[in-house]
Amino acid sequence: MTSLDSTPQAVQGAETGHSTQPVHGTEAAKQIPPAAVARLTIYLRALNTLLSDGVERVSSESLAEASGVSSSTLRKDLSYVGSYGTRGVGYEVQYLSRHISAALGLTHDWKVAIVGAGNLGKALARYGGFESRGFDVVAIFDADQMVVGNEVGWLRVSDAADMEAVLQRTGANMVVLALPAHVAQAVCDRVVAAGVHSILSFAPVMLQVPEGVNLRKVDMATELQILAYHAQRAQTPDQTA
Ligand SMILES: NC(=O)c1ccc[n+]([C@@H]2O[C@H](COP(=O)([O-])OP(=O)(O)OC[C@H]3O[C@@H](n4cnc5c(N)ncnc54)[C@H](O)[C@@H]3O)[C@@H](O)[C@H]2O)c1
Repeated sequence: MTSLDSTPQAVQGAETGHSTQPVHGTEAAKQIPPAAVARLTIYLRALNTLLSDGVERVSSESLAEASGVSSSTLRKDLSYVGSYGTRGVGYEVQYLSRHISAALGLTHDWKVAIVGAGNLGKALARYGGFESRGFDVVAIFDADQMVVGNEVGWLRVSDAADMEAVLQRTGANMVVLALPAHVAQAVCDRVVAAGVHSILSFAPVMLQVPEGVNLRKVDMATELQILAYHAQRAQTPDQTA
């Protein structure tokens, strides 16, 4: 239930609460503040880079610096997953990586289906970086019969009319909505009724989901507006000085 391709910008969005709808559901979501969840994904990425470089231990200062946060923020965030490290010794990289992955639910087998095979849906389906982070894109749907059957990456676009059957057959447990706003709620309802309770929506519309369904909304336009606001403030001389 978190933005998994978290950049420092995404973390700012999570902190300001502008880019997300409320998160319902999982234990982790109830216990760890959303901004901390977003930062945990950044620590995980930094830890995995250290792992691939063969680094076995890391100090909180080094991990904090690699993640772009203060040491105290890092320590507080890691306390949510119950991992404190050892004074003077630091954190064991592999252990901490596994621990954060488990807390974020990344040890599960996530199978992602994309609904909408337009510009965005196709770009997401072709992106090769999800699999290495534990997300297997297993299906892509569209309602346009001119698009159904087309190849996108190694997938073939399925007919949205068959969505329930294909979701079941592929075992998809996450759905990405890359659809026009006016159809998003109806499709979202079908996805929920089909038993998929983790949904990431790019559609520029507020969606309603029942309790127990995790819904995240990606809104790049809002993020750009926030950036514009900060850029403008940085250019405006401080009137109070
Ligand atoms: N949040 C963001 O940052 C962000 C960025 C880009 C686009 N978007 C939004 O993402 C959505 C997709 O954008 P796009 O550029 O790919 O649009 P697009 O028009 O290229 O693609 C939309 C696709 O959805 C399909 N579709 C329509 N109704 C459908 C249905 N009921 N079931 C299945 N498929 C259906 C269409 O046939 C089309 O192929 C839009 O709502 C857009 O506003 C959001």
